[in-house]
Amino acid sequence: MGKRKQQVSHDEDLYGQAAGAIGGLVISFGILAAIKDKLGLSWPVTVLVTAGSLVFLGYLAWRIRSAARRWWGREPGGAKTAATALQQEAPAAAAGPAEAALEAAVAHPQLTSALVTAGAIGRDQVIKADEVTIEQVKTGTVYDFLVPPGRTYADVERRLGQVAGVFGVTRLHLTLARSRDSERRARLLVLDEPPFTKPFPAPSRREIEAFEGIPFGHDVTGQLTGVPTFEKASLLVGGMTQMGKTTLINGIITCLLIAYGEFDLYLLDGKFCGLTRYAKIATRYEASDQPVVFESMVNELNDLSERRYSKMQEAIKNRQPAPKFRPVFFIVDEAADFFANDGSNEGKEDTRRIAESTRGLVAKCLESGISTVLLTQRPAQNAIPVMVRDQFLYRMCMYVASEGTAKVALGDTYFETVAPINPALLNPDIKGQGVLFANGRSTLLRGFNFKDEFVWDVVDEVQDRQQKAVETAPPSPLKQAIDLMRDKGVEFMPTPDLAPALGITESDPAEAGKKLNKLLGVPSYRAAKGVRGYRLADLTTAAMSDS
Ligand SMILES: Nc1ncnc2c1ncn2[C@@H]1O[C@H](COP(=O)(O)OP(=O)(O)OP(=O)(O)O)[C@@H](O)[C@H]1O
Repeated sequence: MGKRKQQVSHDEDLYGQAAGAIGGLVISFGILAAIKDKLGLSWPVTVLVTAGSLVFLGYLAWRIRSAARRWWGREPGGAKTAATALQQEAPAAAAGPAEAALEAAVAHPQLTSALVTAGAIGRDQVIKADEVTIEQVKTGTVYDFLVPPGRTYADVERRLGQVAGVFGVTRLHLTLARSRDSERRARLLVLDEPPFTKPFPAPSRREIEAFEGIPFGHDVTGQLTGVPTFEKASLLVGGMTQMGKTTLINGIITCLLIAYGEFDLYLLDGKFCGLTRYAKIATRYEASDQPVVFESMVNELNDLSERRYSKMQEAIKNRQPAPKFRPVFFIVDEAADFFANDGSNEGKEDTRRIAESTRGLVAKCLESGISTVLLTQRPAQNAIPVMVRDQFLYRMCMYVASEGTAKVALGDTYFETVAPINPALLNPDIKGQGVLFANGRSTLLRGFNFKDEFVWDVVDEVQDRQQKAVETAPPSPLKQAIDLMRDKGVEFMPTPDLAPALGITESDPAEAGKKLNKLLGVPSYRAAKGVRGYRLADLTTAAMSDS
C-alpha cells in the first residue's frame, strides 16, 4: 500500500519536471530567437554570445559577493564569528604549527622521544630541555631530569626495560635513582659498557666504617651498596656454582666485623673451607655437610632464641625496658644439602622437621637478634623448602641459567616488582655479580674480593678485643671456668671435671650438673657420645655479653 503511494507521487514528480523542462526549453529558445532576430546573427554565434555573457555575469556576481563578505567580516560581530569558527575548527589547528614549533624548541628531543617510545610518558608530553642536565661520569652518562607534571619518577622506573631498549642497551646498563626534592625528578645512568667490565678496588676500612649500614659490594658506578641494617633481617643468597657466593659472604662477614662491632658468629661451612678464616672468632664453627650438624646448630639457636624471648616477656611483665641482646649471625655456606633426603619415609620426616625448625629460626629469631644467612648453589624448587625461603627479608641472586631459578632465590613474584633485574642476563664470566632485592628494590652489585691479609688483620683485631673483654671482666665463676680451660688448653670440659674445680662437692652427677649450670648461667653442651659439659667459646661469649 505504502509502496503504491510512493510510486504514484514519483510518477507525478516526473510529469512536473518534464513539463518544467519543456517550458524552460521553449522560453530559452524564444529568448535566443529574439536575440538572433535583434542582432541579426547566425544561430551558432547567438548561442555562443549568450553563453559567454551568462558566464561573465556569474563571475561578476561572485566578485561582488566576496567583497561584501570581507567588508562585513571587519565588523565586531563578524570578528567574533570568525574567532569562534577558528576555535571550533579543530583543536589541532588551535595548537597549530606555531605552538608545536615552540614546544619542540623547549623539549629535550632525545629524552622526550626515548621516554615517549618507552611508554614512560604520554605522546602529548615532553621532557623540557631546561629541566635536563646531562653529566658524563666515569662509567657512563647521567641524565637528571623532571618528568612532566602528573607523572612521577616511578613511571620511568616501571618502564626501565623499555627505556633500555630505546637507548639501545640492556636493562643491566641502566640504573635509576630518585631524588629527595621532587617525585618528578629522576636520575638515569646509562653505562658505556656492560656493568663491572672494569673491576673496582676493594674498599678501605674507613670507607666501610663510613657506609651507613652493611656494604655488600660495589654498585655499577663503583659506590658501596648494601643494606641499611641487619637487625631483624635474614639473607638468602642463590647462584650457580663458581659465581662468587663464598667470596661474597666472606666480604660481608669482614664488613660486619668492621661495621657492627660486637656480635656472635655461628658458622656452618658446608664446603669445609669456605668460612675457615673466621673459625677462631666464631662462637661455634662447624665444617660439615651432615644434616644432623645443621639441625643441632639450628636447635641451639632456637634454644637461645627461647631464652631471649623469656627475658623479653619478663621485662614486659616487670615494666622494665626491653633487654638489649648481642647480635648473632648464623651463616651457612651451601645449605641445600641439609634439606635433601634419600626418599625414605624416615628421611622425608627428618627433612620436614629440619625445615620446620629452620623456618622457626628465621621467622622468630629476628625479634631476638639472631640473623640467618643461607647460601645455596642449587636454587632449585625443592633445594630450600618454600616455607623457609619465604621468611627471608633480603634476597640475593648471582648468575643463574634461567628466570625460573632466579625466582626461587628472589621470590615467585620477583619479576612483578618495580624494575626487576634478571640474574640470568648477568655475564657469568664476571664473577661476584648479583642482584640484591631488599626493601622492594633491586640493585645490581659485585661483592668485594678482599685480600687475605686484610681479612686476617680484621679477624686478629676482633680476637684481641674478645680476649681483652674476658681478661678485664670482674672475677666470677664464669671467668674462673674460662681461665681454667685456657690454662689446660681445652675447648671443651665435661661437667664432672669442671664442677669440682668450681667448688661443687655434690656427689650426684645430675645435681652437680644443675648447680654448675646455675653458677655459670650458660647452657651446657652435649658433645660426642652424649658427654655433657661446657665449651670455651660459649663461656667466652657469655662473659662478653649478657645473653
Ligand atoms: N667479586 C669478585 N671479584 C673477583 N673474583 C671473584 C669475585 N667473586 C668471586 N670471584 C672468583 O670466582 C671464583 C669462584 O668464587 P667462589 O668460590 O666465591 O664461588 P662460589 O659461588 O662460592 O662457588 P661454589 O658454589 O662452586 O663453591 C673464585 O676464583 C673467586 O676468586
